[in-house]
Amino acid sequence: MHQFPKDIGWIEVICGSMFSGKTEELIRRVQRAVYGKQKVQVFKPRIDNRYDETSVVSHSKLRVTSTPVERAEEIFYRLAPDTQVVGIDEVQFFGTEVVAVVEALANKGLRVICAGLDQDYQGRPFEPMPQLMAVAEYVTKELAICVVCGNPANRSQRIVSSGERVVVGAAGAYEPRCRKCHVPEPSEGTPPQTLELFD
Ligand SMILES: Nc1ncnc2c1ncn2[C@@H]1O[C@H](COP(=O)(O)OP(=O)(O)O)[C@@H](O)[C@H]1O
Ligand SMILES: Cc1cn([C@H]2C[C@H](O)[C@@H](COP(=O)(O)O)O2)c(=O)[nH]c1=O
Ligand SMILES: [Zn+2]
Repeated sequence: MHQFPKDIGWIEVICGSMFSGKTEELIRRVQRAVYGKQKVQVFKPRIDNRYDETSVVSHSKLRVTSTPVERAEEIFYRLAPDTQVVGIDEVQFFGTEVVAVVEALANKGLRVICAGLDQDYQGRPFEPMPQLMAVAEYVTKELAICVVCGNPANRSQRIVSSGERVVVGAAGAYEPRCRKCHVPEPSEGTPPQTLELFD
């Protein structure tokens, strides 16, 4: 990846649609930091209790231990004095207050890796992601595969009926779709395909 600077902190943002691999990439980066003998702490918003109350878990079942927090500022109180790398998953669930928290950590010299949805189910920018992307040193955008047509997918189709912006869920509530197949209003899900591998 990048040639990281020494002696200063920085912010990395991993964004994209649901199922695009944001959490897998976050776990990969924190795992490599652990191999590098760095002291790492991972946080997530407590509201994300989808697969586990405490661990961060990807749709493919990779997992890493984390500390769930109610509000972004709580990260300061939970931070160990020797922590060098902070990972934050589902960062879109924190308000814009998370931007100041992440900046303060980076200014203190920490590497901060944030993963989150850049668009809501209607395809609108999901605050605070635009603000985080603006102040980050590194931004990576992941893409899933559209379940309707097989093209790269940058949107998350809601397939349960709700007009609330925040509805925690996974498969059964959302599916990844490309811009051609996505519709901003909740709609019926695509029949699941069986995974067929050829030899
Ligand atoms: N349509 C899809 N496109 C891509 N990956 C998918 C799809 N459906 C399920 N997956 C699974 O989701 C995994 C990514 O999970 P995860 O890292 O939790 O994504 P995100 O955090 O972006 O929602 C993929 O490696 C794959 O196993
Ligand atoms: C599009 C959209 C998603 N959510 C929720 C659904 C999930 O709980 C998370 C995203 O998880 P992932 O790791 O990216 O798969 O966000 C929401 O509340 N509102 C939305 O518009
Ligand atoms: Zn499509």
